[in-house]
Amino acid sequence: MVALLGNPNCGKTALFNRLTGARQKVANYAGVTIERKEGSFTSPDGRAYRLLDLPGAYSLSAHTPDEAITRDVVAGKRAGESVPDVLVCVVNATNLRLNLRLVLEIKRLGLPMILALNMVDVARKRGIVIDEARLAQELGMPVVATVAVQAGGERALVQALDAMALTEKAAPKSLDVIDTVSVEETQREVRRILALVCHEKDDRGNLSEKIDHIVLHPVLGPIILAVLMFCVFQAVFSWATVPMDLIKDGVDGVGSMVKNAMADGLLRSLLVEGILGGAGSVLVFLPQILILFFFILVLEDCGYLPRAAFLLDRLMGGVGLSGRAFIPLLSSFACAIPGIMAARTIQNPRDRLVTIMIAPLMTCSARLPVYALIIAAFIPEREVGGFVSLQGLVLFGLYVTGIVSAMLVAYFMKRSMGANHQQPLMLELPSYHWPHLQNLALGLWERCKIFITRVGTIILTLMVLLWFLSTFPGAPEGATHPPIYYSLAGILGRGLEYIFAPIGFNWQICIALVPGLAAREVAVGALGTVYALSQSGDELAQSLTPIIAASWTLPTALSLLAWYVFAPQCMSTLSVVRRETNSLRYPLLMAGYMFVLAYSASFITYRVALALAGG
Ligand SMILES: Nc1nc2c(ncn2[C@@H]2O[C@H](COP(=O)(O)OP(=O)(O)OP(=O)(O)O)[C@@H](O)[C@H]2O)c(=O)[nH]1
Ligand SMILES: [Mg+2]
Repeated sequence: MVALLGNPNCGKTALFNRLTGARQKVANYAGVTIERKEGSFTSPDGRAYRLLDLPGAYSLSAHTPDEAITRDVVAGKRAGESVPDVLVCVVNATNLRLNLRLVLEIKRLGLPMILALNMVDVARKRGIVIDEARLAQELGMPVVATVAVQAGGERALVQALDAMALTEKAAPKSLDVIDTVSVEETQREVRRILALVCHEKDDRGNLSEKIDHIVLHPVLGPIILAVLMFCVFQAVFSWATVPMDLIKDGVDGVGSMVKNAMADGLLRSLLVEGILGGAGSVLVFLPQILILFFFILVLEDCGYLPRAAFLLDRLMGGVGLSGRAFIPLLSSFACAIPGIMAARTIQNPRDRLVTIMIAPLMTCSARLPVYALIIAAFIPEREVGGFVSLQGLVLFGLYVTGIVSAMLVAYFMKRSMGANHQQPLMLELPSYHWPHLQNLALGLWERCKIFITRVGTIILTLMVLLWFLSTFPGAPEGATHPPIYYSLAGILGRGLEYIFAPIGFNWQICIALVPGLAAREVAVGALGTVYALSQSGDELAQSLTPIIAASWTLPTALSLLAWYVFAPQCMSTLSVVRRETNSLRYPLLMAGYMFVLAYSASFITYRVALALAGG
């Protein structure tokens, strides 16, 4: 077993992916990997290796839960797992001053080690010359240069591994040996070695620093951040129209073909109303999701995110959150689950807990189809001030509402937990680089697969189930409503209507809320099926947008939007909270506070909108 370890953001996962062909997440900020991941590869000599990718750590005296994983693995403290045979210490060749400290610390464990000088491509460009032979001599371990993002950039490392040809198994010294040497002493040793092996041309005109001068500017910085975010939401609507229409036409086309080819009957209804009307209406939102992820991936890869965290640190500090909460919260825009897991990089347990509790208020991508559907149906496709799309603006507003309420909730939670001194934010700012196109394409492809898999599995299954519940037992003699009204789902929906009528939801919406608990975007599919089945007789199947535009009032639509900003909807999030906090109390608390928020927000929205519409 070979383990990769090193400081955060030095390229361990990139190297792991290159060696094993895996596709673990790589991004240009510290704290991407938060769990151990295993893979394997075979060297050209035919030796087989098992490889471990670990979370980055600054030292082995772990401060955060993710660093603790790394410490426990190298110390052989993990249950049922032996100590790695070789440690590959990965360092960022452009920042040896910081990186070598961990190397010296790990060396004291006395395990076989190789030093991988990663990112030598960048180092070379910056005029940093490292004497590898001398470094190897000083450290007493093989030193190899690697470029994790280039094909063949791992070759030297594999040769070094083969050359070690391990036979005996070493036992690590206890972690106590690390504490016997002071940080100052280690730092002195690092400086001594650097003076011997590293020659740096004067590099004052560093491009990253120049960019940071503008991007981190106290006035310009926040403006740039706001404009950037705003543009993302504009793009989500304006770029997506053409591909969305294509998918819609495709789904509709298949629908009419099936309708024409089959006789009216249960099977046809299942195919057209259940599957195409349900799963098909969710599929339409693929382009918007991909556009959102395009921006997230680009920002992740170029190195802007830690800067944004830096800019927002003051703001987040104001509500008692640490700047470290930024990345977990930002990840929650994709999905709250990785966001909640990324909170492991937060040192202070209270900060971590509050971050976990508010993560689901960040607008996850599963809400996007719901928002987009309602916005498309009720917000006119108009431009404000000549170039800003009104629909994009409303979407932006919904995201902002989520963020602002998260900050308020954080503030009150922090207050209720009592005093807590604010810790200064210590974040490494990585160098900027252009996004790797291949990574970007792969990332989008992964997203595409995840979405389509969701549509094809959980959403499809639920739609078929919902279709059954909505079709049986069928309408009685002399029925005045469409059959779904009398079906099991209809009865359930009409029951729930008692609870939700005060906030403007009709029984069709109530039906859709139930499967929406499994995954939010299912609600869109459910509405698709429910309304397809609600249409009387031979009316042509229409797409969902015009149907809801005709059958809901504006107050109902707004109330549903408000509901979706806050509602505790997704069961998987709650179960991850349970796992990460190791208690039942917090998921219950989360579900409770979100339900109350959602109901109150919808109630106020509905009543205010009704009053305005009536007045
Ligand atoms: N130019 C260049 N970029 C690299 C190299 N290796 C990694 N990168 C980039 O460096 C960034 C960090 O890479 P990761 O593999 O995520 O780093 P990590 O060490 O796994 O980080 P954590 O999981 O946060 O500890 C990414 O943007 C990579 O594309 C390299 O050899 N050369
Ligand atoms: Mg990693």
